[in-house]
Amino acid sequence: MRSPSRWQLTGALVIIVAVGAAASSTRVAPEATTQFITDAAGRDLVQHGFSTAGSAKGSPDGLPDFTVQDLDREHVDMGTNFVRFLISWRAVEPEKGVIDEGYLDAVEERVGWYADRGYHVMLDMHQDLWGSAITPSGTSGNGAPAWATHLDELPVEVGDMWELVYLEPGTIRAFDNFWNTTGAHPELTDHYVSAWKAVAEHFADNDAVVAYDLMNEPYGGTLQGVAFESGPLTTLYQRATDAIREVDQSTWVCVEPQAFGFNWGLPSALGAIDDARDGDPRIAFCPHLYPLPMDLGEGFAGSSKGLVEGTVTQWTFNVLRTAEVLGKGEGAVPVILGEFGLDTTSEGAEEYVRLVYETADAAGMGVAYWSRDAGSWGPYETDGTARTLVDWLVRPYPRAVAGLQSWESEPKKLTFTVGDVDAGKGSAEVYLPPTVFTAKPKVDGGQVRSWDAASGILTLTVPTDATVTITP
Ligand SMILES: CN(C)c1ccc(C(=O)NC[C@H]2N[C@H](CO)[C@@H](O)[C@@H]2O)cc1
Repeated sequence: MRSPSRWQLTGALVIIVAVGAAASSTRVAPEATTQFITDAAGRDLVQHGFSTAGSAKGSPDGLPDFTVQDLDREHVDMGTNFVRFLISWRAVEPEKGVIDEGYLDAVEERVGWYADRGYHVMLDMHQDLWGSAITPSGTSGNGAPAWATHLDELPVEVGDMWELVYLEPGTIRAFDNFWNTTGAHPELTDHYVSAWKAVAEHFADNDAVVAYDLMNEPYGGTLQGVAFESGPLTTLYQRATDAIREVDQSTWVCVEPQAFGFNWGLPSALGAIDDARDGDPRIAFCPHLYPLPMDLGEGFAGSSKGLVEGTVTQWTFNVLRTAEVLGKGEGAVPVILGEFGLDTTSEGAEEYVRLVYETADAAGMGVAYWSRDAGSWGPYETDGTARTLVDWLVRPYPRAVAGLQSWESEPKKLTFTVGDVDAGKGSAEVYLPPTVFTAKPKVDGGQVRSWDAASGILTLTVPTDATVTITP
């Protein structure tokens, strides 16, 4: 299949952005969400962390190439508090109907590393291009097990753009069989739902695991857009949520839109998910952001910069609109930007990273950067040398705050507002970069409880309906 030229795809983007701008001119979405995933103490969480890690996609044991020493380094260098931890269906259920509890134990060991350091974890059932069995070499897809892979003898050609393998006949058929668009494999989604129930049963009582990301970048095969998202995708999310709630009443269920289009700024047709738990629903939204010009190798500069900025604006509108749909009239649900990232050597990379974090802050979103892997996208070189991204990600942020409403982060100032703080007993925890906050910070609007100069973590008590301002 001949690859569309960069300019054909970028031209498509111009149309997308123009249409989107027209559509978003009649704003029917909030400027931000004020709903958050909470910790065991009832505090509102703002996630700053990484997807960890892409290396899990191909590893024989399904675990990332990541050590507790790597985590200590990340914690000291960047003050992160969250991880989108990659797990896979092929590791959870390596044989049809057989759950590998040993794998889940190994995941639990790593979750313990994060828990011991005050982190919270979202388990990401990760797929890209279905699964490794779409080609004989096993080097293209990841996520789905071989026993669930049915290409029906259709071909899969792998070219120089990995994304285009999604358009191969065999790949499309694998997805069509999973979603049972073919009518030939109704059992596959049954197994996927049961796999999630097994994961939830394993982690139901683990306070460090705050969310389940039900499927990474879902793809509908021959079903795209409204037909896919409002149909089989919403149905699968509902079935998985119902199964999870049979064994786990507290962990949030985080859902993603289809990647194709939404990542670039197009709207989603995802339907609302009912949550049978006793108490307020715990459904969250975890979209990804990858503007098309940057996917095509353009930097955040020149003619590409304006297109990317327009994409980010439109994407934010669509995120909050979908979060409101998921909120079913009770306001936008909690939002985590589950993935964004780029080649940090590209032109304008630092400015783009800053734009994304400022956009997420203003919209009330947590952020997981893609990804924790070493290399030109990541925070460290393969030899462990810190890359410029480490400095770009270090910024003041509210980690866990009772009654959080909004916040604004500047290099030498953190401001946040709170409403009713009772649910979190007035407790707040923030991160202040130790290289900037070299002495006990100045706090207006709250009372300091503790300050750890080494980690940059400040805890304080905040009153109801307060604005808190923190400076060096
Ligand atoms: C055609 N389709 C369905 C498609 C195209 C492109 C992406 C993508 O770039 N995704 C962005 C990043 N996310 C994954 C991990 O979740 C990374 O491998 C991608 O760079 C996804 C789907």
